[in-house]
Amino acid sequence: MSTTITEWSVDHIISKSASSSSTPRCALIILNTPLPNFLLKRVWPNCDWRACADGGANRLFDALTEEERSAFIPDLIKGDLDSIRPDVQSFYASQDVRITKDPDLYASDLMKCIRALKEHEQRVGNEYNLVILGGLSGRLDQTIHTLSQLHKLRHERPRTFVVTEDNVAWVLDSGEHRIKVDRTLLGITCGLLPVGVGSTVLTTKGLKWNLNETESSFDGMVSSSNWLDADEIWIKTTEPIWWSVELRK
Ligand SMILES: Nc1ncnc2c1ncn2[C@@H]1O[C@H](COP(=O)(O)OP(=O)(O)OP(=O)(O)O)[C@@H](O)[C@H]1O
Ligand SMILES: Cc1ncc(C[n+]2csc(CCO)c2C)c(N)n1
Repeated sequence: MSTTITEWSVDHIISKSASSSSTPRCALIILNTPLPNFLLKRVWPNCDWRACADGGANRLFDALTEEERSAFIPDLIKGDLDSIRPDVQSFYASQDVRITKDPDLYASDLMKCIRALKEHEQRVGNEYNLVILGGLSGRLDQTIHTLSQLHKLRHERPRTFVVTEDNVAWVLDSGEHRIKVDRTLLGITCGLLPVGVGSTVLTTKGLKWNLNETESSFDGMVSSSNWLDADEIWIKTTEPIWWSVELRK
């Protein structure tokens, strides 16, 4: 019986050059966490649909100069709208951006934007890779919420990535994975993080500190500050884990 290996690359998300017609297209959700100009400019052109989760609109606005701003207009701003600044809201309203207030007190602004993406995909009959900009730093409750969202999306929307100033990270579901590494885009440091599971058994190739049927858990070993040691990394995990790689600036 042949095993299924899930293939991964992040070139289509953060590449510096124009993407070809064969690369998967992305949808973008900008969260209310630090957003450097360089990162926005790397990710934005790779996306066909872009949303700001409430105060994420402030981050988009502030990341750009006045001259740049009108070239980076999102498709949607959605959330409870308690964080977007009035000047930012009126600028994007003047650019005809759809601004949707959703006061649901049982869903985060991130969840509201993910729902909106699903509705958009149903309308256009397309499925995108999802790139979430931010959400891994700042408030611990929000950060853990981001980790939980991707963990729960692993079957329905497995190609969901979180990109921050320092990392690109995503969930590897139980099974085998091959990750193509472009060292011009990524730094050397990586982590295999047993978040949201009791424990997992890991085997790896291509890392400085490889694992061989090694148990990993919060209560035991966590492979942080590991190093990429090849252009292709192979990981086998018995449970879903978070995989993170340092982003080269
Ligand atoms: N400090 C933070 N750390 C990590 N993620 C954050 C942080 N602040 C906001 N986010 C993310 O950005 C989204 C939009 O945040 P915003 O500040 O506009 O709203 P919020 O009222 O704090 O969040 P929510 O309404 O979702 O609880 C949040 O849903 C969350 O995913
Ligand atoms: C058990 C439980 N804990 C927290 C909240 C609060 N909450 C979760 S998402 C959200 C919206 C924030 O914009 C709010 C207020 C809840 N409803 N249920």
